[in-house]
Parts: sequence; C-alpha cells; structure tokens
Amino acid sequence: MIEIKGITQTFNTGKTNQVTAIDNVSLNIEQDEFVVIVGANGSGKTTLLNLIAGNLSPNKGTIVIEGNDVTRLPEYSRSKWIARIFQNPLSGTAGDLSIIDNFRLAAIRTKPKGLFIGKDAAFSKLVKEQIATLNMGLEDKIEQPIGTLSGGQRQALTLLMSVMDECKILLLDEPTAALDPKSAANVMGIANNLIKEYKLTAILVTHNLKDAVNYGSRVIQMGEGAVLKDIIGPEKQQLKQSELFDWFG
Ligand SMILES: Nc1ncnc2c1ncn2[C@@H]1O[C@H](COP(=O)(O)OP(=O)(O)OP(=O)(O)O)[C@@H](O)[C@H]1O
Repeated sequence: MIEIKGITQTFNTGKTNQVTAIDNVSLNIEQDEFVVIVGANGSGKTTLLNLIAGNLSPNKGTIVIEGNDVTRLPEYSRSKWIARIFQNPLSGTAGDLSIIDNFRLAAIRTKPKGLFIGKDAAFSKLVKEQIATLNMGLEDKIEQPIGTLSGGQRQALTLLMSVMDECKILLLDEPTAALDPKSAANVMGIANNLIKEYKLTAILVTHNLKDAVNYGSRVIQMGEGAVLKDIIGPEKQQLKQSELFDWFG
C-alpha cells in the first residue's frame, strides 16, 4: 500500500545547519494497517509524514502508493489517496463557513464538480446522518459557522470529512495534542472507529504513550531520522506503556 524505499531528507545541504531529518528509511505499510509513530522531538516523524503527503520530495529514495510511484508528485496530486489531520484544530476547516459548506468544500476536493456535491437536500441529509454518528449533537447545527465549535468538535468533523472524501490513507499528526483530556480521548476513539469502519491505512504520530499502546496494529519508534523499533502483531498488542516509556532511555 505504502512502499518507502531508502528515502533520505536533508535540510540546508552544505550549510553549517545541515540536518538529515530522514536517513535512508525503508518501510512497507500494508492496507488496513494502523501504524503509530513515536519518537523524541526532532527525530523525523513529521518530516516522514510530509514526505508521504507530498509536502516534501526526498533527496533520495522512492515512495510508492497503491502501486503508483508518487516520489515527485506534488501534494495535490496525492490528495485522492491521502487525508491529513493536524495538531491545530483550525487547520483543515474554513472557520467562517458553515459546517455543511465545509463538507461541500471537502467533497469538491476530489470529486468531479456537480457529482454528489451541490446544495441538494440529499447531500445535507447524508452529512447530517454521518455527523449524528459522532454522538456530539452537531447534526442540528450544520448551518452554524464551523469556527464557533470547540477544538474537539472541529477535529471530529475534520476526521469525518476526510473519510467521507473516500481517502485511503489517513495521516494523523498529533491530532489531539491541543485538546483537553476528555475531548482528546473522544477524538481518538472517533478516529479509531472511522479507521476500522472505512478500512483505512492510518499513521498516527503521537507523544501520548497511552494512545500508542491502546491504538494501532503496529508501533514504530523513530530516532535521529531512522527507524529504531518496529513492533507489530501480538508483540504490539502486549506492549505496555512502561516498556514504551523505557524505549526513550
Ligand atoms: N523545513 C525544515 N527546514 C530545516 N530543518 C527542518 C525542517 N523541517 C524539519 N527540520 C529539522 O529536521 C529534524 C526533524 O524534524 P521533525 O519535525 O520531522 O521532527 P519530529 O520528530 O516531528 O519532532 P517533534 O516531535 O518535535 O514534532 C529536526 O532537526 C528539525 O529541526
């Protein structure tokens, strides 16, 4: 599904502040896999997501998504496969626009204009039904500007927009770091349910070791631009938070 072969990303090449953020990393991530990435500050986690999403093009190596070599494809050309949720709930939605208009914008992103979108009642009904599944009581507020909602409500809606948009890969870059503990737990639960329901390939970058233990089918630790640990299957399921903590030495 995602095949990463020998990628290297160096910033400020030839300058005194040169840094190799990703150092010859190879990874195969299968369809339906939910990978959690942990690692110290500056270990290359966000750079890896940027390379997968197409915000960056690696100095070396290749990235293949769904059999397509996307290494030199810009972000917008990969958006039919990939959705990304950021730490800041304000990213990913247009605050002044209503909830329903944000869903319309998301639908336009990958679908031919006119199909499925429009101002028609069928679209509003579908969005309302999907929003109701979040159990946040937002389905009766779809005409309200999305900027009036809390961070947790916005992250939940952004997640829903991503999956309704038929993405296959969901990149979660510390999606709950700006939320209070209850909202964070709620949003992680929603993300996990959507990943399962829509059979997504997911990559979660987090500093929350509890989430790293509770969620995902695989956990990777990055350090200095390299993969230090890669735990999958029963070993991942049995991993304890204290063991994960010990990885950080
Ligand atoms: N655009 C850039 N220009 C220069 N250096 C960069 C750039 N982006 C990242 N770096 C550097 O690359 C290294 C890896 O950064 P990255 O943001 O990927 O780490 P991270 O593991 O996501 O860190 P954190 O946990 O703090 O978010 C760091 O040394 C960082 O300073």
